[in-house]
Amino acid sequence: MTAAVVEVRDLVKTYRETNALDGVSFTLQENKLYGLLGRNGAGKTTVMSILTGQGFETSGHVSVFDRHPYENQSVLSRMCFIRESQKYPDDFTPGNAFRAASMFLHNWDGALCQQLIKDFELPTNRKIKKLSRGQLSAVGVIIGLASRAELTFFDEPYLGLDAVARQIFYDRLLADYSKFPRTIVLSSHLIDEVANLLEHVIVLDHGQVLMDADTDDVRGSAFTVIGKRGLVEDFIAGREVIHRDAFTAFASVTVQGALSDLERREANELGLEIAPVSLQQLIVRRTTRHAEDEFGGQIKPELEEVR
Ligand SMILES: Nc1ncnc2c1ncn2[C@@H]1O[C@H](COP(=O)(O)OP(=O)(O)OP(=O)(O)O)[C@@H](O)[C@H]1O
Repeated sequence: MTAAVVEVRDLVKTYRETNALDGVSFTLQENKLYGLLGRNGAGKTTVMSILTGQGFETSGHVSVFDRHPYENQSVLSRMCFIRESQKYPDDFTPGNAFRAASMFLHNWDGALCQQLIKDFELPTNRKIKKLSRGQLSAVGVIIGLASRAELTFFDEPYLGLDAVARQIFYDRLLADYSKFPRTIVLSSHLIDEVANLLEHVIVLDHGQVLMDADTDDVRGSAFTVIGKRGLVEDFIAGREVIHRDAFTAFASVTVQGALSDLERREANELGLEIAPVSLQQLIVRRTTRHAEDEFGGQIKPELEEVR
């Protein structure tokens, strides 16, 4: 049986005029790889800041390793928070940053750190403030991976990393996680890119939890029917529609639920195409629909990326 590493109940964070978190509840289990997803301003960084003791909730319950993390060294030493806006002392080199991290993080793996320095071709003696944006991100990614912390948060760690470097990050993350299971939370806008890594997704929207489910369940929870408009509409009658693209003669409609073998055969006989829905499409569609519901249908369904 897995144990809960993080418990969040009815978490509220209010900044003067903004409700950044508005009653958020979820649990993170040990040894699981989570995606914390959502549009800009959804509240992802705010949650991670509170869980890593860098911020304080307005109300609600937060526990990490059964304790409140704020100024709690016994909790903080078991976790690592990698964020894009990480500040380092002015004269620090990556080498200095890695040495400092190795002193603070007691599961630190020096050999893995050296391997990752090579993988990312990182100049370790150059001042951090002189590094390119991608190299700066690599410093964070290396610390996050080599920390082997029991609980690691990566808040959009890839900014500036090119496609090759991002792939190196995903590959090393998965390989090391398989050998040394731990709880990892990855916040990302590049949902399709990270979808295959994630075992469970939590989607925030306007400070609320919109989705909290295992990735496989999410993927199997909807499908798209494409074909002649009348046939599509008849076929999906009675199902909950998540998204609809209708043209004069054709329609592409994404609906909630799964299809039986019989229904699949029926669709085939009618000449309808049944397409799976990617995690990104599903999240974009749910997020857009949530916004429509909240704002009384004032928002057009736009298929923009979640960011
Ligand atoms: N220090 C602050 N003062 C006032 N408002 C804040 C502060 N920090 C965050 N907010 C607001 O709280 C909300 C949630 O912000 P947060 O940074 O948690 O979102 P996010 O999901 O991480 O967004 P992004 O994907 O753009 O990084 C936003 O509306 C943001 O403007």
